[in-house]
Amino acid sequence: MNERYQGRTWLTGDRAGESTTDQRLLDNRGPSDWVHTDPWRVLRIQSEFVEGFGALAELGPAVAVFGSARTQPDHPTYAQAREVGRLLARAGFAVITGGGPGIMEAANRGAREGDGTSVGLGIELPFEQGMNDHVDLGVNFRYFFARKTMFVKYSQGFIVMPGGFGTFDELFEALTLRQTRKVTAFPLVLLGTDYWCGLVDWIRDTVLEHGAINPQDLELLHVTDDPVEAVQKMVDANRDELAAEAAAARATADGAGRTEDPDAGGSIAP
Ligand SMILES: C/C(=C\CNc1ncnc2c1ncn2[C@@H]1O[C@H](COP(=O)(O)O)[C@@H](O)[C@H]1O)CO
Repeated sequence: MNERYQGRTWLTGDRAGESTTDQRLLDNRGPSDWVHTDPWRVLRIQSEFVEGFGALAELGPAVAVFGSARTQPDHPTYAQAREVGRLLARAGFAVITGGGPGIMEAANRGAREGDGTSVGLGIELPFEQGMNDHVDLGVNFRYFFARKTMFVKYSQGFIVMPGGFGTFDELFEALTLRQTRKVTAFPLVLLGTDYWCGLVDWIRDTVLEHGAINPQDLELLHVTDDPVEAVQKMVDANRDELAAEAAAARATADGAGRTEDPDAGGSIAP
């Protein structure tokens, strides 16, 4: 009976008779379908994590802004997201979005206007439109789960604006991570009381009533209409990180003989 190891996998019978990985590698006229199999896919997934970690490692304090890809530039929510991006940047945060249109574009635009770092974590979609024009640091992902890890790992809080299923997915992922204490001290702000009150009421009146969450879980969400209040929540939860980042920026500027912007690093003055 045929039997052999393939890496750490033990094969017997017909499976052991199949060509080995290095045979396939060295035989340039051999079958090529193996490159589309799951074991190979793992390397591609791994490369997304490696690239994401590499690109974002030195980002500094950051806040992710989520919301609808469909919001048009003439909609009041677009202007509000732009203001959020600008205030976050002025407070010393990098702004991370999905890099797409709508609210993402508005927040990236505001971040750039506030002289902050504007980050886009794009996703390959069948109807993809590419990265918006206001992204300074963009990383594109094939896999939602790799991209989601980057949002959570490199953000110190989320501001969630009106949106659809994609936005709900991002909100509930963060909410679950907070509830299960996989992330701590991670403020979650819902901006837009009219838009979000139906959901928050349902969570309180139905989900809590049903016993599916604890009363203290409700405290994980903060709802407001005020961009300044939303950004202040992020500042309050991240004072030490912002101060350290501002000190590092001052040291770099001093070294280069420049004077650092006194507004940067923890202030949210308009
Ligand atoms: C639908 C359209 C473009 C899609 N392009 C996207 N690019 C990047 N990120 C996206 C895109 N669409 C959704 N997302 C992510 O989900 C959230 C928005 O989803 P929603 O269903 O629109 O609320 C957003 O925060 C992104 O992270 C062009 O019309």
